[in-house]
Amino acid sequence: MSKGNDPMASVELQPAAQQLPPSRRLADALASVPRGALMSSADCTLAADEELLVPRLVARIAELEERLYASEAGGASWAEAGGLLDRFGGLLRKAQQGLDAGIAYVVGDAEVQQAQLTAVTKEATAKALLITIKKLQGLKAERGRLEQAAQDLQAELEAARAELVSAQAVAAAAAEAEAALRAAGTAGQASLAELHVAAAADKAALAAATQQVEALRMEARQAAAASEAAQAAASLLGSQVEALQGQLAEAHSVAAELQRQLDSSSAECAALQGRLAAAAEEAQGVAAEAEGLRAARAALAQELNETRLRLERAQAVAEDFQRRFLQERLERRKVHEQLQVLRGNIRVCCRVRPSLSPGAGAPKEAQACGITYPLPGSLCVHASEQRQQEFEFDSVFSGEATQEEVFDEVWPLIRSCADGYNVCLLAYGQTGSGKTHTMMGPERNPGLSVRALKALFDITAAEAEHGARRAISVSMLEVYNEALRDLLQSDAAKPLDVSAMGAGQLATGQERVPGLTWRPVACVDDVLAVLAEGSKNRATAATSLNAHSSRSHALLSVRLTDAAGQSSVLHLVDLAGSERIAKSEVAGQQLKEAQAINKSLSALGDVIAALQSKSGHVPYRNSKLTQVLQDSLCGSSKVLLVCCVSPEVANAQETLSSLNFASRAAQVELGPIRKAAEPATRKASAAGGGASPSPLTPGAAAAAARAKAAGTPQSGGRMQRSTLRDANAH
Ligand SMILES: Nc1ncnc2c1ncn2[C@@H]1O[C@H](COP(=O)(O)OP(=O)(O)OP(=O)(O)O)[C@@H](O)[C@H]1O
Repeated sequence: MSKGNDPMASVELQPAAQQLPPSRRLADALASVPRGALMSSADCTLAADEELLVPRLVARIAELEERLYASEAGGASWAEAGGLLDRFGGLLRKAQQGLDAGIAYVVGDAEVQQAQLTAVTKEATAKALLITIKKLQGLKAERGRLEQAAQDLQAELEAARAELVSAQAVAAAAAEAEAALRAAGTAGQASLAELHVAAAADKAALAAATQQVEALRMEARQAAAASEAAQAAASLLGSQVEALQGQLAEAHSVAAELQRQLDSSSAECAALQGRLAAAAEEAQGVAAEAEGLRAARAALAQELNETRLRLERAQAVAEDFQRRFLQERLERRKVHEQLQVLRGNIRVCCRVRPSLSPGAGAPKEAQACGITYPLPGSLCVHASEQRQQEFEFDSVFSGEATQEEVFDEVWPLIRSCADGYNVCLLAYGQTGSGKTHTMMGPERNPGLSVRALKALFDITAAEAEHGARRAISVSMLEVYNEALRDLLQSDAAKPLDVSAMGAGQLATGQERVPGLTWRPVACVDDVLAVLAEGSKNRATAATSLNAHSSRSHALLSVRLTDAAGQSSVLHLVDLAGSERIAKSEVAGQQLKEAQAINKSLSALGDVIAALQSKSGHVPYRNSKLTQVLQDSLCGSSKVLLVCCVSPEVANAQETLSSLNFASRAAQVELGPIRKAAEPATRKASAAGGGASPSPLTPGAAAAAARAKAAGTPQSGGRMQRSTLRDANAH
């Protein structure tokens, strides 16, 4: 340990103290050591140890001193004592060293404990601090409350003080008042006596005065009553005056208003007088003008009368021309029809479908193309402003024509079939032009097929009454992709063959289509059932082949067979849509269908062209359709082509194309028609020729049958027209 740090370094024996006993000297030396020197390097525990060690040393030294004194007492000298003291000094040094070591140990230990103590102290201090802070906060709050309470108390105090001051003021005032009262009381008592005396005098005067007052009161009451009466009269007068004043003011305002009106009327009157003068002038001018106009009107009326007369004459001439023209035309048509019959022309009629989308907002292309009907039996297609084409056919039906009207045109041919001729009705036209509607029609408004069969039943029923019995049977056939299918077979997909033999070359009983089902029918219901069966099989086959009805030709054939086995056939043919020939921009199945339709309709066109040019070879074999129909497309058959067209602008080209096809067909001469049972060499007679097996004439029989069927008298215009046509057809 260095001397500077050693607390015991200052413990040095002073020379003066050399005389004192060592224990005393040590005790003094220790006592001279400043207490902070020990405490600076040790805590209270160290001080306690130090205090234990030092007394032990002091006690040891005292023991040694006692032993020294004992040796002195034993005669030992101070020299020995010096020796002893030296030894004691040695011991003391040793003790000093031990003390140093002990102090060093204690100091080290004390430092450790000091550190622990410091940590504990810090923690305790922190805790104490927290507690103190909390307490402080509590105290602060408490102080706040106390301060508030003190303030409240102060305020109360102030209020109390103020009250006190005012109470004091009141008390002072009260005291003053009391004093004044007391003074007044004293003075009052004095004057009271005087007053008593005066009062007595006054009482007497009062009694006299009272009497006078009473008299005065009476007078006053009388005066008041008079005054009240005067006041009432005055107020009445006042109100009367006020009312009169009001009336006067009102009269003043009315007078002012009247004056104003008078002023404005005067101004108006002046203006009217001005206008009247101007109007009078104008009227004079107008009268002059009217005079001029009257004269002009008279001149015009005269001119008009003359013009009217000229017009009437012109109209009469025009009507005469028109009548003669129609007469000429009818004559021409009659001659034409007779010529057709003689030549055996294919008869052609045209039916225009009503516009299906005539809505005002519909695109221009979807609207009607403006087909007009210049004359009976003709139609003009206005394809564009520049392009118009007129066609003439045996008959033309507009979109408004009914199924019945169309059937009227066909009826003579049905009659002919009943009379033993083969008849073929062909519906031609683009898809959607109304072929199926015309041939089959909806159930509630049937087309030619059902009506034709009904008519045949009517005719045969009428004939049966005269003993001529005939059986009717029907077949249904479809030509799809150049294959024939029997639609009255449940296995409709199975193709049929068609005989390649020429017309009239088939042996008796030999069928054109071998194996084709002919279903006997006895009434209209049977027919409807057969048609339903055929349509169902057609739909089934179409579905299985992924085809659509408009992509195939449908043939409904009706055969009438008499008791002798002679038969005539009515073919009702709904051809596939003709526009597919041009619109063949398709692929796969649709291309195949288009090619098949193209082929069969081209073949039909070729057959018609060959017949028209009277070529030696008619190419029936080029398609199944023409092969099946070859017995009808020759001299032994009556053919009617119903050309169906659409009225929309978008279909104008197809419409023109169909009408051109129909025009070519109309020129075909099939040759003089003969009955189905007649040999080809036997020529039919001209119009009206050909013996009928019917006891009635054809026209009369038909008319009778139709009249019976319709339940109408036979004199209807339509009936007569049909009869006439029928007569012409023969
Ligand atoms: N005269 C008509 N009056 C009323 N509707 C008609 C008439 N003609 C045709 N239609 C209607 O026009 C549509 C097309 O007619 P339709 O099916 O008969 O044509 P289509 O020429 O037979 O066609 P596809 O070649 O596809 O068989 C149908 O909805 C039909 O009802």
